[in-house]
Amino acid sequence: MAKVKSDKTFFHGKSESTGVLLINLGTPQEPTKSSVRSFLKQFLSDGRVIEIPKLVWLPILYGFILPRRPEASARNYKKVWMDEGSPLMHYSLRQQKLLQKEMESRFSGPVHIELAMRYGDPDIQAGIDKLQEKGVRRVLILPLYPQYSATTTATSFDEIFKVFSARRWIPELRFVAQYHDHPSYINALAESVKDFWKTNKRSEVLLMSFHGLPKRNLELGDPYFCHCHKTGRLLAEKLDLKESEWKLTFQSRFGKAEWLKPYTDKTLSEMPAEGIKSVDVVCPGFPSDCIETLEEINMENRGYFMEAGGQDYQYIPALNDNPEHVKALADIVQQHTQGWPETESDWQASNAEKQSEISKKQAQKHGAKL
Ligand SMILES: C=CC1=C(C)c2cc3[nH]c(cc4nc(cc5[nH]c(cc1n2)c(C)c5CCC(=O)O)C(CCC(=O)O)=C4C)c(C)c3C=C
Ligand SMILES: [Fe+2]
Ligand SMILES: [Fe+2]
Repeated sequence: MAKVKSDKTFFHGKSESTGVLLINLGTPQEPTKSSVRSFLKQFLSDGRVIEIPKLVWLPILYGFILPRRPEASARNYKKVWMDEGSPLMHYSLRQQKLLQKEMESRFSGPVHIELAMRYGDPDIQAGIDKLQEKGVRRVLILPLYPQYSATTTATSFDEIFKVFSARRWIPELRFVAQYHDHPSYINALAESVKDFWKTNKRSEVLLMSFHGLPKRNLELGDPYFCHCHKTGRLLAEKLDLKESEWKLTFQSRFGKAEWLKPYTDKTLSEMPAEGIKSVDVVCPGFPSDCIETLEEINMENRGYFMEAGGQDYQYIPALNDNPEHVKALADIVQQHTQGWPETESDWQASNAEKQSEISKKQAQKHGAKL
């Protein structure tokens, strides 16, 4: 067991409240080689992300990846960096802020929304500290990954367990493992596509591009591939698309092994020869725009499509701080915190109700026996 420190500063004398910890992947502090290097070092040392024995992987990571990739990656980060900083951080902070406001309007008692990153800062320990300093007794863990994968969701949960293994007084915890088919999330996606089509000419095909994974992860039982396909099908149904009007692909291949197919880049390069000259690309698995959508999809892959003879390429922005997205996240929080008291008096009331129900049942049972 980890060394358990004193929790005195966190809990005593604070009012009861509910906390929500939003978790995203993380991002470099700056679009520089050294910042990207320290981010990639932590990210790519995670055994949940790279499932290769450490003895084999670490020499590759330190000998080939970390000396080369940070420079190229930093160049790409520079292309999408905003005045506010990393797009992923900017939109995640906006989601936190807007969800806080939305939950305050839905909850009758205190509720605190915090944001943590699995890699880099603010880390998961800092997020939990912030919630505990506010006196939360119940915490909902909500990773911002609609589709479950061991490489993203499970590693976030691992970190939660690790942090609490060194705490004395663990709050009540609930975990949202996925929301890939949640009606409010599908609705938010459909509305964002429809809104885009209101102001932009609709292309021949809607391409839904999800982040990829090694194919081996699917074979070993990771449900990510199936979750992506269900999201895609539900979105296509909600948009009333015919089979010929949409495609689902996987992007962001890393390394030499086979990844989930079809690949986004290859598909886009082949579409013009198949007669598809215009395409709209949406990335339903990314709740926030980030390097993977803004650079890889909106720049690099645009190039592949246009060079292959495509004429119109449009990227539909991620859900970001869109009100329908905030509503979807709030619906998810509300459902997963059901039964949790919102105020001190709720708690007493629900206890009193429960107590009288139990007493009634006991009395009946007892009475029947007599
Ligand atoms: C083996 C490597 C990788 C796996 C497996 C992987 C899974 C995975 N990633 C996301 C979401 C994001 N990934 C992002 C960046 C990113 N991903 C990898 C590698 C793997 N991802 C790398 C090396 C990078 C860094 C960028 C680069 O150097 O190319 C991001 C964006 C971060 C940002 O700062 O903007 C996100 C988001 C998911 C959902 C996923 C599995 C389902
Ligand atoms: Fe990734
Ligand atoms: Fe990428």
